[in-house]
Amino acid sequence: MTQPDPTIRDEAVRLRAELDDANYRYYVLDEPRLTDADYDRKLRRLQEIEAEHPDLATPDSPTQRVGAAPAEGFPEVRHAVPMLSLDNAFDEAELSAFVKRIGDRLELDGETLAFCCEPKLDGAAVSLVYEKGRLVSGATRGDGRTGEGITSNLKTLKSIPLKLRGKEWPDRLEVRGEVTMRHADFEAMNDKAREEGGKVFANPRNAAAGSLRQLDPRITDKRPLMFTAYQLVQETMSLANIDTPTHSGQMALLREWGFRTSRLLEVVTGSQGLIDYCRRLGERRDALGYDIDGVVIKVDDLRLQRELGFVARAPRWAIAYKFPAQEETTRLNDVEFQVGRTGAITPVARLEPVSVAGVTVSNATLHNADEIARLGVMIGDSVVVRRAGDVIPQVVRVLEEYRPDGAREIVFPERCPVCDSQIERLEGEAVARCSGGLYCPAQRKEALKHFASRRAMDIDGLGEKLIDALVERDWVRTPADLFRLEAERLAELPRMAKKSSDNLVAALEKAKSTTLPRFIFALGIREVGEATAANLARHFGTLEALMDADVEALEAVEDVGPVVAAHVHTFFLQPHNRETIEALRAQGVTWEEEAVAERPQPLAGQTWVLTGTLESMTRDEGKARLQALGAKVAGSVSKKTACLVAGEAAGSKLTKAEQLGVEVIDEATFMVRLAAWEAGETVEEEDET
Ligand SMILES: NC(=O)c1ccc[n+]([C@@H]2O[C@H](COP(=O)([O-])OP(=O)(O)OC[C@H]3O[C@@H](n4cnc5c(N)ncnc54)[C@H](O)[C@@H]3O)[C@@H](O)[C@H]2O)c1
Ligand SMILES: [Zn+2]
Repeated sequence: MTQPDPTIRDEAVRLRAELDDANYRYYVLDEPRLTDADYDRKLRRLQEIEAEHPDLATPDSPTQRVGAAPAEGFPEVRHAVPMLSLDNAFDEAELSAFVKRIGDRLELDGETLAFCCEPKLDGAAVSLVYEKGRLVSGATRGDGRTGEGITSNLKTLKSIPLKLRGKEWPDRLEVRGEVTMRHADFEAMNDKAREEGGKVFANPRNAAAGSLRQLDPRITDKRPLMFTAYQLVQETMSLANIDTPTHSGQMALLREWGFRTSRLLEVVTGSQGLIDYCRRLGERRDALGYDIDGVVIKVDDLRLQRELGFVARAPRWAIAYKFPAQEETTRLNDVEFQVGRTGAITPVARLEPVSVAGVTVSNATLHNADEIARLGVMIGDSVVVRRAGDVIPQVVRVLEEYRPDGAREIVFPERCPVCDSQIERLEGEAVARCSGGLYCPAQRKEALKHFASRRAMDIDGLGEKLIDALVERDWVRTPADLFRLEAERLAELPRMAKKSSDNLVAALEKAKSTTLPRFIFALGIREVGEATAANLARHFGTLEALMDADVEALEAVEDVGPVVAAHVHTFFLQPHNRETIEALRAQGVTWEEEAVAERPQPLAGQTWVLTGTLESMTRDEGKARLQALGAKVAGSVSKKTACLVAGEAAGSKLTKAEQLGVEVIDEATFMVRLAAWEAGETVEEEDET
């Protein structure tokens, strides 16, 4: 033992203060500032110092304690058997050392011992107490001796049995396990919170711990939490009932009693068995769909576990093999703006490359402008990056205390970085979008797929794969290019025989004669669906009139509100969109102008309702065609309803119409009448008698 010099003493004091603060933020606030990797490094360093200078160790050092004291607002629950932490192994050599240590202590060959291996789920530890098969109490780990009573919250988890299955359970038993959140559920919950301005969590662990410690169980109930059991606490039960002398045997019992346990649990032998398991699980880590931060290894024989016992904060019979951390700190060098296939603009963080969970990360998503504001991030900042599973790496928080002098604000562009079209961001929407639609190379494939689709230009035989191939070869950039394709050239494409090329050219020729509603719909203007396109066509009569309409004129159209009006207006303001339309006309695309005034409106003054599923058209299309005939189309049946069109599986609207004596027609009748009206014929309505 060496005499500690003052700088070491200072370091120990500083580390203790930092770790205490980190524990409070992590366990009480569920809002850590340090990354786990930084925390683990600091704790290791403190352990080293205390091992080398035992006189520097204090009984209240973070190396001696578990978690943090329970927070106020919850009843305190004393654990009959303390809930401990686990010692860590950071590499394979430390695993072998663990096996040797255990063997030495038990005076046997560690390499012959059976170990139970299971994923170390990264969530929040809880304890559940059952009496006579019923859940009576649930608590957090707290500081290991006393936890927070959160029984009502835990009762909202579907994976926690309120009543045990089977019969062979003892009168009183305690089950411990981890509450976690799957990546997909976590992302969905955060996306929703971002949209609604709610609380966004940095990672699933914080989300799980934070959700469990809500004062209102109704909030917990809305959170997608999952409980996985990992321990049956022996000391609290009448052992006479249970004859399973291994940990793995107890896990099988827990499954029978209705608990979820890890399907990846395995019993292996000796250090090579452990190392192989850890390697295999490490390879599967990214594909699991939930966070694990390592492997928990336990001596399987419970008698040997008892013989080994505990040290201050952890059992001797178990160890946690740690995987590389999923969050690391690095520098934000710049932000670039990417355009998605539907025009959404995503700010992408360019990072100082950093290894996160075993992969080098140099880009991460910043989602949108709101997220940048929420994070308060600037270029030059130190940021925490998280990479978990196959979710795109994300910037989860900023270490503001390290902000350099030259830090720059992130400026959202006004024009698309790919095509220079105006970027639109509507009030109340988080996402900004390029308005370049048909013109923007980033959106080309999607725009062409929409253009060619059945309800738009209806180009037979021009499927998604073919469009991908045409764009990738750069044969087609704009919709007008489609009409320049030649059969000979098309036949060069893989899986395109001469016959299908000829057919496609014929289909393109046929598609050139279209209708104004279809053409407007095909342009892919944001939020302009079939019905809106039909309304616009009917209202303005010609494309020119529509293109020249201002926002006010657009808002006068049936079913067009300020949002759609703004989208339409911005679309036609873009010179390249006008050029695209010109080019299509030059290729011979034509339609009949909608005769605005002259067209007969036999249904003027009538209100119609559509219900159930229609076979021959979408409900939107039915609505648009009725509106074109002058009808108003309503969402519910009333005495004023002139006629109800009842498709397949019509429900309450049909009943209501029958009660009110409203005329009801089926799809076949509807089709016949539509065709007649559209042809300008009069329709004989059924006699009321
Ligand atoms: N970022 C921070 O500021 C900060 C602060 C404190 C702690 N931490 C993190 O927490 C870790 C320490 O946490 P800890 O004291 O909970 O110990 P631990 O994470 O090292 O291990 C004990 C815990 O493992 C969990 N566990 C998961 N699967 C298990 C299984 N199959 N069997 C048994 N236990 C299982 C249990 O919840 C148990 O309480 C640190 O290594 C650090 O990564 C981070
Ligand atoms: Zn663009």
